[in-house]
Amino acid sequence: MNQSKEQRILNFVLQNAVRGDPRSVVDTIDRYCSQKEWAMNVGNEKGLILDKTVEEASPSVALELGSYCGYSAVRIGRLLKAGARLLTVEFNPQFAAIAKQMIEFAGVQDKVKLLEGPSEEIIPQLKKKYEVDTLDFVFLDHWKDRYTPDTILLQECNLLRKGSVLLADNVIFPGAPEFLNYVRKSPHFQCTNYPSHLEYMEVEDAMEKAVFLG
Ligand SMILES: Nc1ncnc2c1ncn2[C@@H]1O[C@H](/C=C/CNC(=O)c2cc([N+](=O)[O-])cc(O)c2O)[C@@H](O)[C@H]1O
Ligand SMILES: [Mg+2]
Repeated sequence: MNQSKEQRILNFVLQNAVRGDPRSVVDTIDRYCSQKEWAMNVGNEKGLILDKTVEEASPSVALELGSYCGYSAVRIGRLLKAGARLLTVEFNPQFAAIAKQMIEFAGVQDKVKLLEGPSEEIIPQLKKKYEVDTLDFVFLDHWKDRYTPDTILLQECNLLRKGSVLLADNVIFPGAPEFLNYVRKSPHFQCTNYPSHLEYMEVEDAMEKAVFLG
């Protein structure tokens, strides 16, 4: 049975990146996906926006929705301060297995924990089962029609506090118009748009930061 694209990406990393070096894992995935096979990692251009937002937020507890191959989990994990943690959620078992191996190879497994299952089931479990009080940072990069319901669910579960930072990928391409409309119209969010480009392409895209105001 021939390999999946995601397995090919992981194999390329295992053979070409430096074990324990998150930066080399990120750069190696970008090299593969820009030269060999496109894949929906946030990429290096939007990755810089992600880096800056994470550094500014300096989260103790962060959540990622949609691990895929683990590119952004590694990218975020490498920036976390001592004692901080990232919970990354992925419901596709094949992708979850790839992402776990990517996280371990990068050496960020002490900071990054992959939770396998749908976000709509895991978010309500975060407080009791995963001992989360509130989330300091949330990266939304899963199915685009889940951004709004999951943002509402995070509020309903009292997982956001004054100053919690949400960062959403792909608000232009493939687009998350309902989410943009929701957060920009809501009195509970202060929004900032960061124009950029689709990973590995010259297509317009953007990220949206939405800071919860309480
Ligand atoms: N409710 C849920 N709970 C847990 N995991 C979930 C989930 N919904 C989706 N996922 C997972 O999140 C990833 C989906 C990403 C969708 N991105 C995309 O569709 C996407 C597409 C393009 N593109 O087409 O150019 C570019 C991009 O940067 C993109 O992120 C997949 O790994 C999927 O299994
Ligand atoms: Mg994306």
